[in-house]
Amino acid sequence: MSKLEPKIKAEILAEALPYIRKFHGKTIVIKYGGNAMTEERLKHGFARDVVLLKLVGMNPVVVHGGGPQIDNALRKVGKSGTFVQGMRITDEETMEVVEWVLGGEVQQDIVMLINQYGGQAVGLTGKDGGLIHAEKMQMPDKDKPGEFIDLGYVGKITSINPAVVKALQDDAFIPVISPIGFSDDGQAYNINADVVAGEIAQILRAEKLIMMTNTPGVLDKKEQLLTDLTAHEIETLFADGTISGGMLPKIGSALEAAKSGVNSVHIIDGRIEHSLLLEILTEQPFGTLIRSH
Ligand SMILES: Nc1ncnc2c1ncn2[C@@H]1O[C@H](COP(=O)(O)OP(=O)(O)O)[C@@H](O)[C@H]1O
Ligand SMILES: CC(=O)N[C@@H](CCC(=O)OP(=O)(O)O)C(=O)O
Repeated sequence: MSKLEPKIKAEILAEALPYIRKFHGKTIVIKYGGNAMTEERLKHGFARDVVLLKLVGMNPVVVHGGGPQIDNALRKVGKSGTFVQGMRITDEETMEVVEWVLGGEVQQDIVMLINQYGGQAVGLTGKDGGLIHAEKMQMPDKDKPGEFIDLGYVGKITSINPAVVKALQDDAFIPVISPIGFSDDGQAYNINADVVAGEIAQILRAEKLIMMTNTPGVLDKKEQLLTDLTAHEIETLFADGTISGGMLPKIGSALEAAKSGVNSVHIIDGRIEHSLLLEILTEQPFGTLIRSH
C-alpha cells in the first residue's frame, strides 16, 4: 500500500464509501479459522481490520477456531487428533485441552490484540449468558446404517441465547466467541467453530457471514477457485467427493446460513493480509460466495 501513488490510494479509500454506508449498523459475523491465525502478522492484521470495521459503524462478531492450536497442545501431552467428517473425536482429556486452548489461549490472544489496536473486545464461551446450549452429537455411521459413531464430547447446538452478544454490541464492544457449548448439567462440549459461526449469524440476522480459512476459497478437483456456488452445485461437490475434511462443516454451515436469510456468505483466504477489508470494502470479488439457491 505504501508503494502506491497517492491518487490510487485515494481512489481505494473512496471506493470504500458505498460499502461503509451499506453496512453501517449491520452485523457481520466473522469466523476466524485456526489456519488463518498461524502467523503473528496475520493475527495483528486481523485485529486491526476488526477494529476498523467497528469504528466505521459496523457490528463485527468474531467466532474463532483453533484446530491447529489444539493439535499442537495435544502433541505436547503425547496425543494426536483424529477427525471424522471434519469433527475431532474428543475424549475427556482432549476436552480439557480444547477448553484451555480455545477458551483460554486463542480467545484471549484475539481479545488482547483487538484491544491493543483500540477496540473493546470481550471474550465469551457458550457458558457466558447461557450463549450456547449443547448436547452430545450423534453422528450416523455411513457404513453401518442405523448405527452412530461415538465422537465423545463433540457437541450439537440445541439452542443459542444471543442476549449477551446483543447487549455487548449495543455497548460498542466486540464479542469474541469460543466454540464451546454447555449442557444443563454443566458438561462442556467441543463444537466445530464453523457450525457455531453459522448459527450465530442466523440468530443475529447478520448481514454477512465471512469464513476466513487457509485456501483461496472452495476449490474444484483441479484446485481452481469456485467463485460462486449455488445449493445445487454444493450438493454435487459433496456427492463427488470434491469437498472433504474441514471444508465439510464449513460449506454445510455456510449454506444453512445463506438459506436462513444471511444476505451474503463468503469463504475467503485468511492468509492474505487485510482479506476482511478486501471482502467487505472493495468491489473486487474475493473467495467463494455461497448462494442459497
Ligand atoms: N474443495 C475444497 N476446497 C478447499 N479446501 C478444501 C476442499 N476440500 C477440503 N478442503 C480442506 O479444508 C481445509 C479448510 O478447513 P479447516 O482445515 O477446518 O480450516 P479452518 O481452520 O479455517 O476452519 C483446507 O485447508 C483444505 O485442506
Ligand atoms: C468438534 C470439532 O472438530 N471442534 C473443533 C473446534 C475448533 C475449530 O473448529 O477450529 P478451526 O475452525 O480452526 O477448524 C476442533 O476440535 O478442532
